[in-house]
Amino acid sequence: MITGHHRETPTTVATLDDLAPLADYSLMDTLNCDPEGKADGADHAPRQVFSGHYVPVNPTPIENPEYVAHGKRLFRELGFADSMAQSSDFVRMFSGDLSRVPEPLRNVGWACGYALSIYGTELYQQCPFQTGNGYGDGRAISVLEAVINGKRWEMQLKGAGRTPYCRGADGRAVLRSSVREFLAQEHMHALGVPTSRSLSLYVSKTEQVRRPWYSEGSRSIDPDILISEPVAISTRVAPSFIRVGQIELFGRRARKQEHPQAMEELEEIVLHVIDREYGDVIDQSLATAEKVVLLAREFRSRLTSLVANWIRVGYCQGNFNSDNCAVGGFTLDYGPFGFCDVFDPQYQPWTGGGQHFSFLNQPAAAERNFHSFCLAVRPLLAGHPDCLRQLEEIQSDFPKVMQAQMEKMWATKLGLDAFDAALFRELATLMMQTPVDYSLFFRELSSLPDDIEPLKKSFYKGRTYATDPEGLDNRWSAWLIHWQSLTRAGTREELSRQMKLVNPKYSLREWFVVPAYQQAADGNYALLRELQDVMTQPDAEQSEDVEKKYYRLKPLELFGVGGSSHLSCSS
Ligand SMILES: Nc1ncnc2c1ncn2[C@@H]1O[C@H](COP(=O)(O)OP(=O)(O)OP(=O)(O)O)[C@@H](O)[C@H]1O
Ligand SMILES: [Mg+2]
Repeated sequence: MITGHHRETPTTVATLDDLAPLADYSLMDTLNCDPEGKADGADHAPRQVFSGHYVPVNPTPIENPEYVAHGKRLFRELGFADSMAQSSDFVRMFSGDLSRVPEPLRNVGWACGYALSIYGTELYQQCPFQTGNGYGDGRAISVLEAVINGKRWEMQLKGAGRTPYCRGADGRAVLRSSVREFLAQEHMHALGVPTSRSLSLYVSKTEQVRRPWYSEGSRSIDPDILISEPVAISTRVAPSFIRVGQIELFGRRARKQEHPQAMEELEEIVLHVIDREYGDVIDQSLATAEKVVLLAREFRSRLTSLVANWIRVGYCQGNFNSDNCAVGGFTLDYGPFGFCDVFDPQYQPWTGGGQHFSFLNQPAAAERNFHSFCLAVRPLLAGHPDCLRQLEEIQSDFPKVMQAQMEKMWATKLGLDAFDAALFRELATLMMQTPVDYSLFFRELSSLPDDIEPLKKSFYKGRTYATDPEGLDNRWSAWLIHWQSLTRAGTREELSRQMKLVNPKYSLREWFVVPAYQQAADGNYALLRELQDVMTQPDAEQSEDVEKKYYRLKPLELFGVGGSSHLSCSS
């Protein structure tokens, strides 16, 4: 039976005409449009948006688009034919030209405003009007929602041109940053970490923009040159793109009673995100205040699990502001992110990020974002002291829940039944002092070595190691014996298999990605495709050739190189 929104997907969606009937623009149809928004979406200059949940905006297509890549797994999951990614009408739509899409697809998309808190501090300075009314999707424009096999997906172009929130910038994304986000999203998904997904990536053969960047081999902290780079549009998909910052925008307006509908708009956006992201766990018939409490509890659970997973796979988000924190509890915005090589609790690839977004401080950064979230939804609990008290408890227990998730994660990574603080402390100390390559170390450990020889594959034998190799080796041997005495009972094969599932063999290190986007800028996509292939099966052993190229220490000469070991904000 095919009814309304839950019509069945044809086995294969091969054309835009097949996709069109699956469209269901629930956000545009149920939330509030900015009353000053233009129906034709020709709204591309910075301006203040005082109310409403979204602004209609039509994307600005890139000139002469060329196919670069599509998310093959996602295509399969959606029942999309691979050939569609290179068909002219699909390319046209997902490179930003909505003018000729078949009905009921619409030829305007939408952009949303959001607020910004950095590490829990509410900010307005980043808005060109200093009011917060001009900050939001500056270059991200959603173009479609579709219900496919009973699941709702929002499809959002990134780099699709200026919106009212562009803050005077060009609304474009360069190929470099688009390749990075495209590869990282599908890699994270394959690592079992919740994330927005990659649908497609198109580059312009003729249009370029200038961006500050690093000269070849530069060791400068900040970019030292301006380079011209091809522009690109990538499309990402998720059940929604609602960020903590978005709830905050409406929370701030409600708190300050900025306009008569402020409280209503806050409630509407919160109910919307519940429906999109938590529909299966929050009972639709409850009152709003009760729903808010459940939302906070569920979000806390997803967010703490997400951050523990980031640390499991060696990922640092880099810029974990409230506007880069999805309420659905998945990874969003692969800007100045990085997968670490050396284990370093303070690893932070983004030069502008400071220590608060560094690798092992991500639990604390998540807590700040969670506080911003709780503050934003509070106005909905006025008059419900019991719910308010529950919210406060959920908020104050965040560190406890986070800590439990971290301990569980470390225990699984180490093949233990329970976290052992002393064992972990000594390991962390050794990993820092040696130092070791994070993913190589845990992968080698997953083979359950009898002595430390195999683990030494992960050692960066620099000056520190050289000063006292024997002393360090002895401490490693003692640690290994201690570890062996604590590992989970059962067969060795089973333990090793379980550990390998959480300790991936391959991770998307920046020095793999750099040559891939450099070659892509010259129209050669071979390396990008190879990385896409290798990094979407990160747990698998793969071929000897792949192992030789991608399972190894970072060459010492690449440490400290700008644009690879560290980067400035990277649009
Ligand atoms: N080239 C650009 N033109 C217009 N706005 C931009 C541009 N680059 C960034 N912005 C806006 O600046 C803000 C901060 O940028 P940030 O790097 O967090 O986001 P982003 O990478 O553009 O997007 P997202 O969070 O959607 O993945 C965002 O609101 C973003 O839309
Ligand atoms: Mg962002």
